[in-house]
Amino acid sequence: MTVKAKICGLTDAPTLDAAVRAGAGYVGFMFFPKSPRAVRPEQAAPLVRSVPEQVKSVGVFVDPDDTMLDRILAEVPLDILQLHGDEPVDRVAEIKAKTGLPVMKVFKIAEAEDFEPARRYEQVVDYLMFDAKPPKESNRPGGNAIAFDWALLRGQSWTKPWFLAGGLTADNVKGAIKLTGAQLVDTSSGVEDGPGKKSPEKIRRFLSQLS
Ligand SMILES: O=C(O)c1ccccc1N[C@@H]1O[C@H](COP(=O)(O)O)[C@@H](O)[C@H]1O
Repeated sequence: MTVKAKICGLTDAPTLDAAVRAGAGYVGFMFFPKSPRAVRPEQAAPLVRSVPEQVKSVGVFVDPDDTMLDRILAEVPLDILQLHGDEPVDRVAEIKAKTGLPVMKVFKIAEAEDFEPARRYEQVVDYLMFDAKPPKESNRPGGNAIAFDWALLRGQSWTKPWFLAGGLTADNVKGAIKLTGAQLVDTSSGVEDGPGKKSPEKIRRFLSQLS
């Protein structure tokens, strides 16, 4: 199976186009206001509407309440919801039932025991994502360009498709795939020239490493 990538934190048509044309399987839009990659619903809506059917549009949320989900989903036709906060398993199930959309729950990893909570969510979610634990001083739970010790994933098996995330770049993604066996990878900071400034060239380079 070919490894598929999600290019996350897209904010404009040229970089979305670069990701789609270079073969991204998933594109991500950030609905966390403190993120340098945050998009407003009216900004995201035309971008998501332009995405071809075979590419899935993922909305990234951090502990969203129902009002926020209702407001954004009324405007933006997302395919998948990525939950990157501290959402308990029953809230994840509630969001999935309420929206009717596939959900991806993110687990922040620094040591082996950080995988344990994922076992409680496996039956509820459609996708898992493993990202690095954010540094204490960060004001966001993801998008920190930090990788965790990928060797921690060795020997683990999961009943749902899972993404490897955190600090992936064109220079390290091949090694990360080889070490972990990931079939799905995700990047945001690694294809930027600065926080929130996606680079079409870096997106193309990243995706070229997967074929
Ligand atoms: O990018 C952000 O600002 C962000 C904010 C809040 C939650 C998640 C966020 N980013 C996601 O984190 C992973 C890994 O990012 P990176 O490649 O290490 O920059 C990815 O899914 C980002 O979209």
